[in-house]
Amino acid sequence: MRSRPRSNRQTFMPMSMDRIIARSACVCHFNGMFSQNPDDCVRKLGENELIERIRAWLGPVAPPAPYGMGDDCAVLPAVTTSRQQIITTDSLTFGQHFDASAHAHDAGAKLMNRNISDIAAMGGTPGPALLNLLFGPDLSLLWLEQFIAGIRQCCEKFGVTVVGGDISQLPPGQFTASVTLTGLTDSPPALRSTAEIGDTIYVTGTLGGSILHKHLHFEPRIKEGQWLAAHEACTAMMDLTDGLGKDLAALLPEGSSAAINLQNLPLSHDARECARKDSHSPQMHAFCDGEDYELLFTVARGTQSEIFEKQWQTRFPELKVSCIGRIVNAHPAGRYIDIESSEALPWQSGFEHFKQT
Ligand SMILES: Nc1ncnc2c1ncn2[C@@H]1O[C@H](COP(=O)(O)OP(=O)(O)OP(=O)(O)O)[C@@H](O)[C@H]1O
Ligand SMILES: Cc1ncc(C[n+]2csc(CCOP(=O)(O)O)c2C)c(N)n1
Ligand SMILES: [Mg+2]
Repeated sequence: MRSRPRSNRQTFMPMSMDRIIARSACVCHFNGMFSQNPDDCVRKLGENELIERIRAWLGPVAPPAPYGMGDDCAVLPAVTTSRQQIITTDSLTFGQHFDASAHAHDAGAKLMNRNISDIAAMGGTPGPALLNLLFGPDLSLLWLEQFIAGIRQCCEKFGVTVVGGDISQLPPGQFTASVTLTGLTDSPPALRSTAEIGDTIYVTGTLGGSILHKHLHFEPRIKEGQWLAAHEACTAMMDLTDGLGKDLAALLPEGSSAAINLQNLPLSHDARECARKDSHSPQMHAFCDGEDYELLFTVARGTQSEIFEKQWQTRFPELKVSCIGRIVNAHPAGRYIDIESSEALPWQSGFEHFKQT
């Protein structure tokens, strides 16, 4: 039988990456991100030569000016059809989104995939992007080349072009990068604000334990997002970056709560693995860890769930979809309640920047 939530509620706060790094310092192998070797430091090259290197490493995904790198602005094609333009930005910081145990290629892929995942969440097709890089003079050139190779691979896979960006200097030992990614949608973009009371709540894939692997190796759900945005039953959508505990609140209309069916939470293998290592449950990891980069969406009240799920299975046989609950009238017990016991879930938040733990 399923264990009921503990009555002495505790708010789970995911670990910050610096605490994770501090804990795992002894197992992190230095991967040469910052270098003492003057021949392998970005300071060896001036800004212009560095930009030329980046352009060369990006290869075919970096078109020339005026439609790409090299002028004050990049020129974008005019949008003359009924398609809508969308635009997003997300960053990646050393010590916050990856640590010294990550391979440079994976870090570059993560930066691009985080942005592509946002385009997926609106049902869009990704297009031209801007890349901003800020790093210390001791950043290894070899590391940067591999980071850019990770970006290039994602761009090739999803049809993204890097049409410009910026480079700026930080103190030694620091690295942050951000991408601004544009996209186009064929159907009206799927929004966060359009769910209604009575809608059911779905999630793709499995959740939890991302820190073990998935935060560096996830698949943006582009095809799935496009299919859902075009599906008449899909009422709202977003991607899951900070965990259900934080992100689900963004889908809930005023005056509503989410009744969650804990038995249907799709637990990842790594959620179970994390639970084996600490005192928390796999459900807690699935609800609060974040960085799942799955789609969270709602389906209109009155939709026959068997028919919707069958359509999904036919279209996406390799990716599971799970109905994890329903939007209900605001419940006195809290925003997230257990659908069976009507008690508040013990976890009411996910990953939150700037909040002290
Ligand atoms: N500095 C900012 N200036 C303007 N708008 C911002 C800023 N930071 C966030 N926003 C906007 O606030 C909304 C929520 O941002 P948030 O970063 O939480 O979403 P997200 O990018 O989907 O999630 P995550 O960053 O966790 O992947 C978005 O519409 C975003 O554009
Ligand atoms: C157990 C556990 N603790 C921490 C993390 C890390 N993490 C989770 S959400 C997030 C923010 C993502 O986007 P943004 O910075 O854009 O809000 C980060 C860096 C994890 N994956 N697992
Ligand atoms: Mg963001």
